[in-house]
Amino acid sequence: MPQDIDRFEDEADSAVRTFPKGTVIFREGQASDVAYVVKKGRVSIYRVVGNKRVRLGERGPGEMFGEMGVVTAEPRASTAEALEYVEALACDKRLIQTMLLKSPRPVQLLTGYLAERVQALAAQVTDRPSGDPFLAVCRIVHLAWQAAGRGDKAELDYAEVSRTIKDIILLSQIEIDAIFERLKKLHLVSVTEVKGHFPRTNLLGKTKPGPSFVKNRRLRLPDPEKFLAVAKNLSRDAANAQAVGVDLEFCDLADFSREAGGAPEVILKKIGYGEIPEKLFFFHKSAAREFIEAMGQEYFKQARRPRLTAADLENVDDIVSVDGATLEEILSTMGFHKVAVLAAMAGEAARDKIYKTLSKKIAGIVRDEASAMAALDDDEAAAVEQELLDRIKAAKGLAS
Ligand SMILES: Nc1ncnc2c1ncn2[C@@H]1O[C@@H]2COP(=O)(O)O[C@H]2[C@H]1O
Repeated sequence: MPQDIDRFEDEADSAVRTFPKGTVIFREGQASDVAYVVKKGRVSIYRVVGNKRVRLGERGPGEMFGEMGVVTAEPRASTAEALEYVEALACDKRLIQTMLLKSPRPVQLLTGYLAERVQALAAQVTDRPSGDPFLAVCRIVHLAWQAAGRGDKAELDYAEVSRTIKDIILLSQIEIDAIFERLKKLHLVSVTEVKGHFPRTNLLGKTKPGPSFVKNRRLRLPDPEKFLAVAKNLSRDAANAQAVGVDLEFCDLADFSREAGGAPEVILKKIGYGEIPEKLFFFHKSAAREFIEAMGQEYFKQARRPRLTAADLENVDDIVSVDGATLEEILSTMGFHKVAVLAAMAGEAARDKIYKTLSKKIAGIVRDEASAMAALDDDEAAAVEQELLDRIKAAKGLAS
């Protein structure tokens, strides 16, 4: 409908705005002062619910978005993001209202009615029954406190309460931490840190306690009788609702693994192997600084590969962690061809280890055979790799 754009463009208060790909044009909850007509590119309309993006729709050339907030004077019901480079005409609230006022009264009524209906529908896209994560967290903490007993020594385990909260209302650890931080500042909860120490090995091989880190936290409710009443008052306060709002689009390792359906250890390995793009991961800045300071920069210069257990062996590349004697014993009984297949499929470090484990002469034969292989037969390679792993697992010399 390009002629519709022209009509808006003719009006004095509309102006072309450009948004690079990925720009959030406006966020849910923000004040609505302009509507946009897309000239170029596509815009995604979505809500963030329980750390997931729920797509409501897309807008392309000739289509309008952000009109509902302008018509109903309510805050933005959803977020708009440029899916590609976008050029859009920003139409001032007054312009839309003037145009509406020029239209017949039934059309005005119908427009307002339809906008309210769509807003109400968008609001139903939620998995947070209370719509107020702050109060929901307080309710769970209060229940957990009551279940823990009322004695002077009653305490809650921070990690355990966080897990319970996440099971019930699908918040991320970052959001839960932000809520507890706020409760702490208001003296509604007290948090004590349980410290642990990283082991540090000196030049003589002796292990001593190294820098400390926070192993766990314990929670207490100083005034359990008043806790919920105060929390309810706070959540009623609109300013507080702003203050407890945190960016829902971040998730921690536990959330990521839950969403992806893989155990956190596997996700960590995949990050280590570069199988998950590193740009997906963020550090909490002040916590990261604290950790770096505690450990000292030397700690980060080298990664100590933990000794693998049998269960950790996944592919031929893991043989870099297998002791030389075990590997030598196994390779010597597998035959040149199979060892050549392993060398051909292995990464550089594992291939070097194979050649170093063999005698010079045999390494030469295997190397020739491996480089003569035009293409690896996938089935054969998988079978040989499995045989190697099974043999290593069965052999002694590997922690289990
Ligand atoms: N279900 C939907 N499909 C497409 N667009 C929508 C949908 N719900 C809301 N929008 C648009 O997204 C905008 C969000 O800000 P507004 O509420 O001002 O106006 C809204 C509409 O323009």
